[in-house]
Amino acid sequence: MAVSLHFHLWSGRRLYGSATAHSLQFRRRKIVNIILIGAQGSGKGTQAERLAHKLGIPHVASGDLFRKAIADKTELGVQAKEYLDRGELVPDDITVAMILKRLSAPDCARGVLLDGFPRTIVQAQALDRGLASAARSVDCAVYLQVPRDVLVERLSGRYICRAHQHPYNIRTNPPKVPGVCDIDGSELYQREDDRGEMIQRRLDIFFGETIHLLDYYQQQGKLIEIDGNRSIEAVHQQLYSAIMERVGEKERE
Ligand SMILES: Nc1ncnc2c1ncn2[C@@H]1O[C@H](COP(=O)(O)OP(=O)(O)O)[C@@H](O)[C@H]1O
Repeated sequence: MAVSLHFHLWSGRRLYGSATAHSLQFRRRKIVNIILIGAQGSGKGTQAERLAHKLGIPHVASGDLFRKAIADKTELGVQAKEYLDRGELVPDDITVAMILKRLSAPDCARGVLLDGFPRTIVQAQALDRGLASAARSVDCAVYLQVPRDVLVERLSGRYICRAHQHPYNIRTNPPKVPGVCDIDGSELYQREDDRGEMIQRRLDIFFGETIHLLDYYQQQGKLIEIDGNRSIEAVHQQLYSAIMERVGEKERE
């Protein structure tokens, strides 16, 4: 698959141009491209939200992009819906094209936190090629390790806000008002694929296929493994310091 990625460098220059008026600090900030790898219910979305905010880079979640495309009834949404309904992976070519298009948007010029992508070696290789075409690369791939029985427990209690996909768990991370998002007040709902045998099917895909990404990034010296079976805050602290150590940057203000 010949994939090329054309970041909007002119907008990057314009961004640099406008940033030179502020301070050289902006220039010193490295572009940070981070991948979060984890099974369903591992806390990828919860941790990604916090981390992206702290690092000042966009949180790009492949599942959210698919769900929005389905809700908007776009051509991508029509293509992807049957796979999501079956809890299967959307074909690599469709997924890669969607993500590389999203990464070429100006807001990703300073880096990106990828959640749920890549999930296959083909996707990982396409991402590496796409980033390389813009003289960028993955800085680190973080694996959130959580035992399978804990994942099933978490997924059965997962609720998500209708407006912005803020994740909750009725047992471990409940909203202040049942059924209502603390942040934007929208209704919380349980995803179709967080029910019954769909949970097991998606976990089988993760532990049968996506798990091979760990070797892929380990061989590149980019893998960070984090114990995800602790409190949200404890995981966040370990995750953030591990990434800062790897990227060698001070926390953005
Ligand atoms: N990188 C990907 N490749 C293929 N399909 C994907 C990818 N990311 C998400 N999907 C599809 O979107 C669905 C929802 O993804 P997501 O919201 O990340 O939930 P989960 O982490 O529980 O799988 C997946 O079950 C799959 O059908």
